[in-house]
Amino acid sequence: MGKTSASQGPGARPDPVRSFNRWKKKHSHKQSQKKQLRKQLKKPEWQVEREVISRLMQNFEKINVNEITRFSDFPLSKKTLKGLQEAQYRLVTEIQKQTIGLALRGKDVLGAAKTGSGKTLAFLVPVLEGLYRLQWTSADGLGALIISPTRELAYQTFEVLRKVGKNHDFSAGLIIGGKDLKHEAERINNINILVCTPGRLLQHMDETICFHATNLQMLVLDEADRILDMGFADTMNAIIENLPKKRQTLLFSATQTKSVKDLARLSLKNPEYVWVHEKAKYSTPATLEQNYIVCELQQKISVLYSFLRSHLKKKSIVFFSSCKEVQYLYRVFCRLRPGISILALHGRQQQMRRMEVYDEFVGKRAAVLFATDLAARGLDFPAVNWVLQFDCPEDANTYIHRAGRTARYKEDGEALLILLPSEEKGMVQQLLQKKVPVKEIKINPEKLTDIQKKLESLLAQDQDLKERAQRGIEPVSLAVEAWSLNHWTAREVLKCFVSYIRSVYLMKDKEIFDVSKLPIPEYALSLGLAVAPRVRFLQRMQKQPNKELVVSQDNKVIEPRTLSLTSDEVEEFRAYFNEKMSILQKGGKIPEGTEYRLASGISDGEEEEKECEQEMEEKLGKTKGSQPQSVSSNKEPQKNKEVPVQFLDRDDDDDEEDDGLNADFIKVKRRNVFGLDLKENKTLQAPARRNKRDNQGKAPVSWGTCRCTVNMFLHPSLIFVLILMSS
Ligand SMILES: Nc1ncnc2c1ncn2[C@@H]1O[C@H](COP(=O)(O)OP(=O)(O)OP(=O)(O)O)[C@@H](O)[C@H]1O
Repeated sequence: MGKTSASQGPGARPDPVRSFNRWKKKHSHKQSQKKQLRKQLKKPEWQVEREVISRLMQNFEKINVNEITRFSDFPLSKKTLKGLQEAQYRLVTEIQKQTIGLALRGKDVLGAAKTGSGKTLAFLVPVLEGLYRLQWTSADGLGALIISPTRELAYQTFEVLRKVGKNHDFSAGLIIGGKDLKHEAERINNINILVCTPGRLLQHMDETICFHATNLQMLVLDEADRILDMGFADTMNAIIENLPKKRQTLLFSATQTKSVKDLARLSLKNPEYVWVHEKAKYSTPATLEQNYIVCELQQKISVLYSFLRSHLKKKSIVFFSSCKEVQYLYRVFCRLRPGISILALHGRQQQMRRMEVYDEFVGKRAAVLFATDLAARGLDFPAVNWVLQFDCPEDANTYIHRAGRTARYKEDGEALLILLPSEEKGMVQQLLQKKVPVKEIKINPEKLTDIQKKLESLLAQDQDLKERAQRGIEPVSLAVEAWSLNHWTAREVLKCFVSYIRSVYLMKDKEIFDVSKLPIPEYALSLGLAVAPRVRFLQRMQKQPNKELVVSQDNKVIEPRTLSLTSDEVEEFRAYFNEKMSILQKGGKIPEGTEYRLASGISDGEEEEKECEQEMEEKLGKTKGSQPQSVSSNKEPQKNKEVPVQFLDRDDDDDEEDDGLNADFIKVKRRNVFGLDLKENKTLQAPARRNKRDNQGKAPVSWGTCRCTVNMFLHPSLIFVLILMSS
């Protein structure tokens, strides 16, 4: 029978015929593999890639969300997977798991998830894959547009894109304002993925002739609620109108507000709604411990000082309601030396300074960042232990965003909210309604250091230094410093004082924020002022209690224009200061007893009030963003620039504002793409922007039709070019 010797026993010899057949089969398989490989190698790169892409695309429909735990479970390109792995991203978060698959299939997506849950990658991965799938090249122009509300957030998104997309051949750019427009305009045309803020983007759409978005494939609106909150509804209308209708849109937000729903309804087509934490018990991360304390306004600075003293090894962010508070308290705390590095981030800094501060804070192990709400949304500062809300946020959503700067991506974090007795009931109620679990804790009086005396003595030291200089005990250079310092202190403390009161006054929710309940004289003393300055707008308000506040399109309170302010005292002080400065600079002596009495002479300066007004509009954002022409008219000439401050870093005094405010250039089209209520801007209609360039006689180049040709000639050396427009 045909039994081989091999099957007959262990010692039997193998059947040579069978072995040969097996070898032959293996050999021919190898040969065919080699042949296929040789064939593959002969194919141009783009064709091989196209085959890979079509294999990946076949798997899109098979994506089963329940089986996804890692990025590699998605049918993603090797380039993206490599980028993710190199950046240490392996496991997916819930929002990534639920949205990436939908976005890969080309759906419009509205994604909402808690802060710190990884929304950035949830849109960056589909953006990279979307363009990869189309074999996009630099010659194809702008393929994806990512719009962020603030420069900081755009910068951060750009950095993540750089990391994750570094193996792709696309060019990416960051356009965020605060930079030379011409410099950006020269490069903008070569960008495939553009990360930008709305104001600057619209400016380029208006002014940069070679810039067009006719070939755009994907639009991403990150922090959509914030974009609208900042008054960019008009700007967004104009931008969207200039984008092709046939595109994929992804919209992400940490909070679900009515305006986000409006935006989604009108800018997305048959979107898939992904709200991963909709059914969650709490709307903040489970790893976030949240408490609040109630204390009097005049105690707050001491509470802050004591907090910092007891968290010297931690990384904390302290949120204030205005730039002026940040500026003054930052400088004061630097001089108080609590024993930890202090940094300040606010909208009045120059853009480069803001980026430096951001990088510096990211790089520090222990530090405290004094910030306005500029830093509240979307910014990802790694390893922040504490978020302290020094001033009550305007609403629960702002609270959630601020607190969300800690406890990010599975890390622990703590949030502490300081409330005034008058704010407690309303705010706590709002937070609980929004499913934010806050508990009250009490201040340990033994651990509370009263800083008021220290603050007073600090200011008195300045006064002393000034007087010594006047008597000629100190050299003139020191005298100049003393005058500068004294002048600075006078101005800054006043601005801080007025701007805080104004911030409370402008808050929409009058059940929480009642300016008439503020202990104003005590607050003034706590800031180091000897007496409380008069606050004229309050006095006027008291005289006209029934005067109605104007409510903007987004239901925010705007102070009526009639409340413009004057101050003889500030003018008097300025004249006095300038006169003394010129005497000192000429080497002369100042007669004794002529010094300006800071505390007694100060009132609510017009200049300070106007600057504060400007600042508050930054906070309200929308008034400026949506009323571009009023921005330029509101801008006060910076009188303080005349003051020869010699040793203070004037960087922080720059009136550089956030993109949302720097909007005097914005020319807005009226068509209301989002259908949002824009009634109040009717008078501000700008001449219609040129529509899609071709109306201007400049024919848009349609790369779409010649993509194949482009790919045919695509040389491998045409590799990844990243243009950091800001550097
Ligand atoms: N899959 C992942 N694996 C590891 N870390 C991740 C992953 N996804 C995101 N992260 C990290 O989690 C942090 C938060 O991510 P991201 O900034 O995208 O959150 P977010 O949801 O946009 O937050 P916010 O609403 O506050 O803007 C970042 O530090 C990011 O690097």
